[in-house]
Amino acid sequence: MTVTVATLGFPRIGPRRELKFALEKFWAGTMTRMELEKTAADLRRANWARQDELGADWLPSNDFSLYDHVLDTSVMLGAIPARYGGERMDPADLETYFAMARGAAGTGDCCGNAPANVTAGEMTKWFDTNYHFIVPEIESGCTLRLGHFKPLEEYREARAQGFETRPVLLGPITWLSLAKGRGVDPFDLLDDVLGHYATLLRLFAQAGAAWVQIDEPILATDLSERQRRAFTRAYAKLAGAGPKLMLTTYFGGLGDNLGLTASLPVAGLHIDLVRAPDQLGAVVESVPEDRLLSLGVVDGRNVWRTDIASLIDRLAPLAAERDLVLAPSCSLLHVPVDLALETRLDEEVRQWLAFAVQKIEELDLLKRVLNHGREVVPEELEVAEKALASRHLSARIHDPAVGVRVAGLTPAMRERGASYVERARVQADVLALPAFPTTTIGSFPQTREVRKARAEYKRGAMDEAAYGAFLRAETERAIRWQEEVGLDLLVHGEFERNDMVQYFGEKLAGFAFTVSGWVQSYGSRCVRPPILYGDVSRSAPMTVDWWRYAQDLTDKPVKGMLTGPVTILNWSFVRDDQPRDETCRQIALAIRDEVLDLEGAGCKAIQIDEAALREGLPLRRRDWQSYLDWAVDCFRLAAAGVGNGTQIHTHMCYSEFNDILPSIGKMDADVISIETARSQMELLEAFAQYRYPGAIGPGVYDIHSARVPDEDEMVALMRLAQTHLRPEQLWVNPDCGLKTRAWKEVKPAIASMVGAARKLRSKAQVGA
Ligand SMILES: CN1c2c(nc(N)[nH]c2=O)NC[C@@H]1CNc1ccc(C(=O)N[C@@H](CCC(=O)N[C@@H](CCC(=O)N[C@@H](CCC(=O)O)C(=O)O)C(=O)O)C(=O)O)cc1
Ligand SMILES: N[C@@H](CCS)C(=O)O
Ligand SMILES: [Zn+2]
Repeated sequence: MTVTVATLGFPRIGPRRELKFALEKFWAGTMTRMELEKTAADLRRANWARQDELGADWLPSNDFSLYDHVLDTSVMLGAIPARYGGERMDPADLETYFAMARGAAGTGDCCGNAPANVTAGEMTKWFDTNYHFIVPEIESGCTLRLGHFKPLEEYREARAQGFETRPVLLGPITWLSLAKGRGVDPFDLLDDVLGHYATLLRLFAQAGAAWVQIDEPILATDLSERQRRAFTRAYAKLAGAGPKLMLTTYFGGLGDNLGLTASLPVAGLHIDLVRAPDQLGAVVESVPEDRLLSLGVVDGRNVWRTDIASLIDRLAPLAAERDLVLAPSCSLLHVPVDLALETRLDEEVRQWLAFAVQKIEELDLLKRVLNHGREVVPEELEVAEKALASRHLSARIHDPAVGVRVAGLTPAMRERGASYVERARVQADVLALPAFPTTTIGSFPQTREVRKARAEYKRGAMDEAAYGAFLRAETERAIRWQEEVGLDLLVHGEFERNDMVQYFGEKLAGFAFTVSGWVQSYGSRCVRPPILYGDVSRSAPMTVDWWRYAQDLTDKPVKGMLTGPVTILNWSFVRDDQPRDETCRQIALAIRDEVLDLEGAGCKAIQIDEAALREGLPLRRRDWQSYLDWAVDCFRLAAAGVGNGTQIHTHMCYSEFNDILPSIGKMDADVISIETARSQMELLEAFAQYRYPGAIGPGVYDIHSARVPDEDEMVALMRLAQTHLRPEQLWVNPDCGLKTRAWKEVKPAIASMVGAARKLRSKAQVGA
């Protein structure tokens, strides 16, 4: 029996974010399409070579994407909405592709070379990760066609370089499940979609591919009867169409979908044994013996070293009986590329970690032991075991004071002093804001100058005094401009922050941070999640000085700006040696201290961003409530210490939370700002139905697009909002922070937004 190693996908941004820089140059017009494609091809070549060298036997192709693999699939199938030119468009056209991803501010009509002035496709979270995909849009009457053969091209490209790969396709049922139908149920197009997949698979067989990896992570979620029937129909059709299929599931166990999955006539099945270690026995029993099993035993979602010794004990009996493929639990897209690039990591913490490259090394080690016995790699095994033991025994992960504080928590600490209605009355007097108050979500453009100054400061080329003076000047400029443009509740601009989570991670005890640990968030945007390895505490105020500095510059109120405990947890690589809720309570206490210090300094409105609360929702509904209960409790613990006159704001971006509104209500925030611009205020209907009591700022400006919306567009969106909510509930704001935008976009957009609010106010008065 033989054990082999597969990777299901490798980070596509490159070890030094080469793709990010190339894309941004291309968009800025300083790089040609050929140069961009060369960078992309170089990255693919390097990734194949690297994985091959590291010992992977099954290399993926088509795991690369210029922006997003879900968008690639939509374009491949010709699901191009009419606003980008629809069926008239060539799916291989890069202008159209990027217009769908980012919107376009062009003047063309989409049929010529210049793109039209169009909004981007809706963007949302990929399952429970911090990766965002472009939601497939299927319009009524649209005819799908196989128009772009990128998967085939990349397979051939690898082959020409001597790499035999297993191409990766996003499975048809997951694609359809993630799609939004406009006047049509996406599943009505099932047979068309299957026809195109079958054609593609035949082409793969002709090109020489023996296997195709077909990703169906939707199998780790609750499925409707329609989805289940679609699976049966789909794989009956696709299994015989060409190459063998490795049906790949991840982000959780198969649970009640196991019977269905086992019945599908595919040649191989990949399962996630990190999120669902206990499913192995049931899978082995249910799945026919001739099926090749691929076991996701190394965590593709976290950065800790694998417990190799336990895995050997667990897998050896099975490996003696049947061929096995060992793999990361999911694509390595969600972890940084290479630990070797970390020049500043503390040595003790470093030995506890494995990034994408090291994870393939771990798999290779496991493979060698299972194929040839422990004797062939004794030193490597000893190093792995020592490193693991060092983490478990380290004094650095425990802080008794934190344990005492968490043990002393009381329910009263999670309660505000009065109901929302009473608080709103007091806050109206304290803040004295107009109707339809305007504000922004916190960050202003992180311009090249801001990033450059920080990079120089970090390198030691700028001293602390000069860097501080630079940041103060930026902040002052932002305050002056906000006064001029007429915003009501101001922000300091977050210029001092590299990232809203990383910034706090760097200030709190219990976190380590990387220099090159980038992970793609969307398109060219990356994040460097902090590594939460030990008990969390705050030793000194983290944001008060910046707030005070900004507030001293103006008579208008300035919001205090914090990242909430659940978001810090969900956007960090979190320790796996204690339950997440326990870790979250530690963070909540640290944020609570900060909230109280801000209030003590005189801050009247404090925003605690919980942008990631929704994405942390377990994929299975039966697990939701317990997550929501502790997540909401942690938010309340962070927020509820303040007096009734202090207005607590929260913000959530890219959230689909119709189905969790009772929990959003229980957070008991005074004001919540949410994404809605790309989805035409769809979400507000649910808020209205639920009779959400508090104030809401539905985003009227899609900040992820370079396109500048005009005043009338924003007035129209707010009018839509008013069909769902009472005017006194409504705030006017963008749908997220403005850090990714340029001032030349922000200034006119916010001026229009303030103009829109004024129009609404005057109309409201006329109406009265
Ligand atoms: C709100 N969002 C966030 C998510 N997750 C987070 N952890 N943070 C978020 O804000 N998830 C959901 C959304 C996703 N949205 C975004 C939006 C924007 C970005 C983004 O802009 N990322 C930046 C990197 C940010 C950062 O950490 N910057 C550092 C380092 C800057 C840098 O690259 N420096 C260069 C030198 C620069 C120079 O000399 O000019 C270097 O080090 O080489 C900083 O500012 O200090 C990005 O560039 O992608 C991400 C998610
Ligand atoms: N305050 C943050 C929230 C982003 S989700 C910002 O404005 O960037
Ligand atoms: Zn946001």
